[in-house]
Amino acid sequence: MNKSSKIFVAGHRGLVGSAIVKNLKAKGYHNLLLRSRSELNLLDSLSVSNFFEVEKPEYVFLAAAKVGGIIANNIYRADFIYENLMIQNNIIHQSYRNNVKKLMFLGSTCIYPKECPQPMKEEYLLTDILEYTNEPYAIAKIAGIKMCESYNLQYGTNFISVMPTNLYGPNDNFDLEKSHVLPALVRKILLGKALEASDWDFIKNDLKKLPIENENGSSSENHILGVLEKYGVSLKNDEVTVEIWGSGNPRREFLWSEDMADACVFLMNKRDFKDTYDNSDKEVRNTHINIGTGKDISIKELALLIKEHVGFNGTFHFNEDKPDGTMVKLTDVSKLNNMGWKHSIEISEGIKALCSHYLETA
Ligand SMILES: NC(=O)C1=CN([C@@H]2O[C@H](COP(=O)(O)OP(=O)(O)OC[C@H]3O[C@@H](n4cnc5c(N)ncnc54)[C@H](OP(=O)(O)O)[C@@H]3O)[C@@H](O)[C@H]2O)C=CC1
Ligand SMILES: C[C@H]1O[C@H](OP(=O)(O)OP(=O)(O)OC[C@H]2O[C@@H](n3cnc4c(=O)[nH]c(N)nc43)[C@H](O)[C@@H]2O)[C@@H](O)[C@@H](O)C1=O
Repeated sequence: MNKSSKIFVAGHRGLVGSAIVKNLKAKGYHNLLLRSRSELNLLDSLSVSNFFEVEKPEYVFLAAAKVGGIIANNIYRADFIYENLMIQNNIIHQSYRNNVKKLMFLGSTCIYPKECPQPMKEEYLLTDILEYTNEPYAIAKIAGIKMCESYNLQYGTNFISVMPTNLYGPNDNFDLEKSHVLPALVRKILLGKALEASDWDFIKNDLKKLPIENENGSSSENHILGVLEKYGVSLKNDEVTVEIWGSGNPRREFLWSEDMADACVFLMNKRDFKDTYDNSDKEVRNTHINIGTGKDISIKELALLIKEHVGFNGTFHFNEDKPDGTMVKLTDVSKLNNMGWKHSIEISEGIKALCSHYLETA
């Protein structure tokens, strides 16, 4: 990319898209093409086709997707497979038709088998069955990788795929039912701390963002306690308890979204499809690359780190009626590290930054 290249960032208001825009602008890329969902619905093939024909982007970051945590993936299974396939099919196909110079497709490490050898290398793709809770989403992401590979092989395009680990950062989704674990735990533990301190102003302000069933318009403390309990923050015998889904034993690897964006821009400039396989390969597979830190932590350890940072004194209830999902998914990031990129924000620093971000934007 050069500084005046026309770059389409699809999903620019999201966690990763907004970080990619920030990274590109900071590096002097000034010809960015951005469209909100109301301006361009990426599910609508005709609108996407018209957009590409008129705008002719040169580079595309495909960071738009239907995204959510373990329960959202498990419940809205049809939406996750349909919307992700549609968005990526529309953008990848139009990028081919309109001679986009390079496209980056963002997948996810949930493409790897449920019981994958650890750490997960790129070549472990499609070697065993997937985790059930996010199988429809993972299948869409695998289709995205294969679509990029297939267009490259048949039509000579230059579409690359990156597989990020679990991400978090500014513009994260803090919805307590649909979000990923890190923003959910930050919010629940901050609410738990506020409840300990009887900080009703903080709690009432925070709850304005929840879809509360408030039939009688009541804002009494009892009503609020009922709402908090529904979302996993409860007060009993003067002790506050925060609910953690599952056993607390699953391990996850977390990457700060601005590091993720930096890796994307780095790879967009450094990696072409032709670099991803050997010319002697009869079968071209596993051309994607992992993005992560190569370090993981259990959900229980994560909750304890947040608890310590926030100064919450209550207890955790591990609700094993909620799914654990994959028990361990640590990425092998040696390919990326060997290319010269490494993450900069460790989890303890990232937790502090995410808490500050939440409090500033709450
Ligand atoms: N968050 C994570 O932990 C991980 C994310 N990823 C992948 O990274 C990518 C970015 O995810 P993330 O930033 O977290 O997701 P977000 O949900 O934060 O952002 C997704 C963006 O896509 C947009 N979008 C979704 N559907 C449409 C549509 N029909 N038309 C137009 N825009 C649409 C959203 O618009 P709007 O703002 O209007 O909703 C939003 O801006 C995705 O491919 C995701 O699968 C991979 C691994 C982990
Ligand atoms: C990025 C990745 O994200 C999803 O997979 P996931 O890693 O399982 O997602 P998660 O962040 O929601 O959960 C991680 C772990 O944490 C536990 N957990 C505890 N307490 C809360 C909690 O309060 N909320 C959530 N969401 N999880 C909780 C939860 O039970 C699980 O054991 C994919 O569907 C797919 O979208 C994908 O690719």
